[in-house]
Amino acid sequence: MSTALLQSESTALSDSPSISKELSLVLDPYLSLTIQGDEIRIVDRTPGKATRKSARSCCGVHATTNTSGQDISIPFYNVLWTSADENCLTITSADKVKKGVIPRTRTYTFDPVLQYTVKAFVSKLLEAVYGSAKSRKRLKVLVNPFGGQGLATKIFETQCHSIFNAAQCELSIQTTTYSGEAVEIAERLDIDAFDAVVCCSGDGVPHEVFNGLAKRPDAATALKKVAVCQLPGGSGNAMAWNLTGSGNPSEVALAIVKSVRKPIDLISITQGDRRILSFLSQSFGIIADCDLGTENLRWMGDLRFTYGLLSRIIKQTVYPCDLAVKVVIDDKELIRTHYRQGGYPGQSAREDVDNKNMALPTLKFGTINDPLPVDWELVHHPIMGNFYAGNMAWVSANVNFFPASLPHDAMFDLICVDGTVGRMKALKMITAAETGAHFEMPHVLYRKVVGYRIIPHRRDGIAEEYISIDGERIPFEPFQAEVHSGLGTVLAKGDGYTYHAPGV
Ligand SMILES: Nc1ncnc2c1ncn2[C@@H]1O[C@H](COP(=O)(O)OP(=O)(O)OP(=O)(O)O)[C@@H](O)[C@H]1O
Repeated sequence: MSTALLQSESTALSDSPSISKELSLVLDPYLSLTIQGDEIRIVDRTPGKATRKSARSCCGVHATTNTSGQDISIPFYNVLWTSADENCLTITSADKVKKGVIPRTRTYTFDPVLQYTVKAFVSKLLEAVYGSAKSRKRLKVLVNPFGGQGLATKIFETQCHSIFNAAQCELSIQTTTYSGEAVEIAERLDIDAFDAVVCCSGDGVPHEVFNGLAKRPDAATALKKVAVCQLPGGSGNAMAWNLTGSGNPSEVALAIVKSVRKPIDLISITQGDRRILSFLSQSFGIIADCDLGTENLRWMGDLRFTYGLLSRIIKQTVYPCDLAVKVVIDDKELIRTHYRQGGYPGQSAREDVDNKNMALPTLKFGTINDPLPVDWELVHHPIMGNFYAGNMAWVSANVNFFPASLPHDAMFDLICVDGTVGRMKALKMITAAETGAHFEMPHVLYRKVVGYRIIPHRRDGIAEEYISIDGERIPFEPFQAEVHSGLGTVLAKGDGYTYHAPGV
């Protein structure tokens, strides 16, 4: 059998930008590689293992898998890199192990006369495995050493670093040394030098990065150019779950390597004279109270939130406020239709930030200090229990609080529930929120909105009151929110563009 590059159809190698047809490379009578469908199939019937071992060392690559006598298929998604020199072809893939994925390199030798054919095959394979995703991404990695249980540094080094290296990403790794440093890093970032800022942290550091980018004079340009993403290294890793469907650091690293840039709606919050951006959620009432008001119970670990919820539900705690909301859809059936259509086609166009040095968009509804927009009505809510606005579905690893949320529909979701709803109903809602089933509950007011103003009221005898933006505490003062269509950029896994959560 002669060694040759075979194609099942007479397509020239350079014909198509992606491999849609079968393409085979026969390296010797025992070894062939075929690009087929969305995977690479390697048929290796080489007798004995000695040849293969010496082949591996020729490239200085340590292969952890001996492919002799094995036929294997590697999905394109898992192929991190491939290259060839004059007589050696290597394929590095992220292989599934018990806990996530690890990079493995497989090496195959060939007769040097084949090198140009092999190199052509390699370049076709690289095209196929990255598709529309950028290869060799340039990543600014920020590691919060205090994220979660203080394990972010270890998580990055043991589970993520090798995936990025194997995918030939350009890395600039920085450990944050104080709270708020990520804001400064993003504010001063060379936005032409990086494709993304990768936060190995909880949701606090991505919040800081969005806000650092927002502080720049060229904020809108920077938010468009630089994607923000997360390696799950904190206690709340909502961003990773929503955009990749995983909370496993190595799997998320692989997703970042293979992800495509996508726009995401961001929400401006004005309070006093400040304007900040929110990418995840805003809460007032029971959620903010449990999240931020149970710091004294940190010794309880994850249970502190549940304990906080139960104790407040039993007391039927209310959080009075005045609220004006600019609602777009308030009917659950219509929200479902909107979700299933993926938003309103044409209505979610990214605000124009193509020009260089574009600043943050102006606020259509003004700030909290401006008169209320004429068509907004401020309504007193003496028995508000849960005011929760969100722009992502998962608010934590197992709570799909905003199941109808879409990343880029120029709206965000608002849930309001009375504090006097009844203890059993409130308890059922907690369980239902794990899957998003609370969406159906009649006492859960679920609306798609573009903005709101909320004026929280202090309660007699309560020393500390809380408002949370993306899990971070802001002063207990009135604030106003307004969505910006596609102002931010993220790296999201998959061809479509919904969050990786059960929808409605
Ligand atoms: N070196 C540091 N020292 C102290 N704080 C830091 C440091 N680096 C980052 N931070 C702060 O830690 C906060 C929480 O970070 P992050 O969200 O990454 O972790 P987390 O464990 O999910 O957080 P938490 O449970 O406290 O909300 C952020 O507000 C960030 O400013």
